[in-house]
This record gives sequence, C-alpha cells and structure tokens, in this order.
Amino acid sequence: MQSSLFPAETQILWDDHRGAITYHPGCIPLDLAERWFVALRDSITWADERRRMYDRDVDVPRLVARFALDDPNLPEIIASAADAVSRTTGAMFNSVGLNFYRDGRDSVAPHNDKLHDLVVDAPIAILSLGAVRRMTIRTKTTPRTILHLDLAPGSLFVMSYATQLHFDHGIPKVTTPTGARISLAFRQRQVTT
Ligand SMILES: O=C(O)CCC(=O)C(=O)O
Ligand SMILES: [Fe+2]
Repeated sequence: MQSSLFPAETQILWDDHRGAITYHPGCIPLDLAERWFVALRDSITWADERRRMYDRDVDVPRLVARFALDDPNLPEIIASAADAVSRTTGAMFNSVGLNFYRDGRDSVAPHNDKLHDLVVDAPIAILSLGAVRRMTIRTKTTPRTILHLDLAPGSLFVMSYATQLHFDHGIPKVTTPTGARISLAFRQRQVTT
C-alpha cells in the first residue's frame, strides 16, 4: 500500500538533449503540505502585480512573493521547504518565487523562465501546496510535444536549465471549481556583487 511515509518513485517525464524534466510525487508528506499551505497563505505579504506595458495593463493573474534564501527574515517554513527540495534534487538554491493561485481563474501563461540571471545548468524546482493544478509543458518548435501533469500537494516538479530553451510551461485557467494553490519555485540565481 502506498503511504505518505513511503513516497512514490521519481518519474522522469523527459530526458534528452533538450533537457530533463522530473516529477517527485512525495517530496514532503501530505499533512505537512497542508500545514505549510495554510501558514503561508495566511502569513505571506502577497503582492498583486499589474504591469503597465505600452498602453495597456498586463495582468499577472495570481499573487506573488519573492525571497532570497539568505534573507534574515526568511520564514521558517520556506527554509524547511528549501532543505527538503535540496535533499530531493541534490541541488543548491538561493532564491524562491512564490505564486498564489486563489482559484481556477488564476493562472500563469505559457513561458520559459528567464535564464539571464540564473546560474548556468542550475535546475528550477517547484514545490506544490494546496489544490491540484495542471501544468502544461510544450516544446517550442515542431514536431510539437505537449505534456500535461497534475501537480499534487507535496510534489516537486523539476526542470533542468536546458529545458527553458526548448519548452514553455504554464498553468492554464480552469472553469471547474478549484481550491487555492501555492507554488514555491526555487532557483539558483547568479550573485551580483
Ligand atoms: O506555479 C507553478 O507551478 C509554475 C510557476 C512558474 O512557472 C514560475 O513561477 O515561473
Ligand atoms: Fe515558470
């Protein structure tokens, strides 16, 4: 029987010259994921970012927050989450971006993460808390391959650096009733002095 004490195996979704994408269903136990979701939802100062571009407002249809992991005021939960993510991936991180999807109307449009300020070859690791949302991953060029992945609470989704050159990823809006979700995207940024 599968139990949260024995997390499911790592799933390799993609692994070739365009990069590697892996999914770790049980990075943290479900009960911890639930506690962290509630605590972060209620304690983080969430920002509603609306960007004015040219002559129109470009909505960021979710709430966001961001921390350097060496911030002396880093919430304890985020430090614990970073430890768990480093244990699962074997990689180091120095920054985290948080996304709060209040319901199915919140989303992130297909994009690749910007590489210019990331350490070369460092992966991007996304820890999911709260409601399950579907991630869509699509090759940038033909022949098109589209992967759909339901990101469960407590799971870790990992994209290698190279994947950002060859794939877009996004969380589409859904019309079915959907609870709130928080994601923590861990990255290793180049430190500028
Ligand atoms: O919430 C997610 O799982 C995806 C977030 C994302 O792609 C990003 O923050 O760049
Ligand atoms: Fe992203």
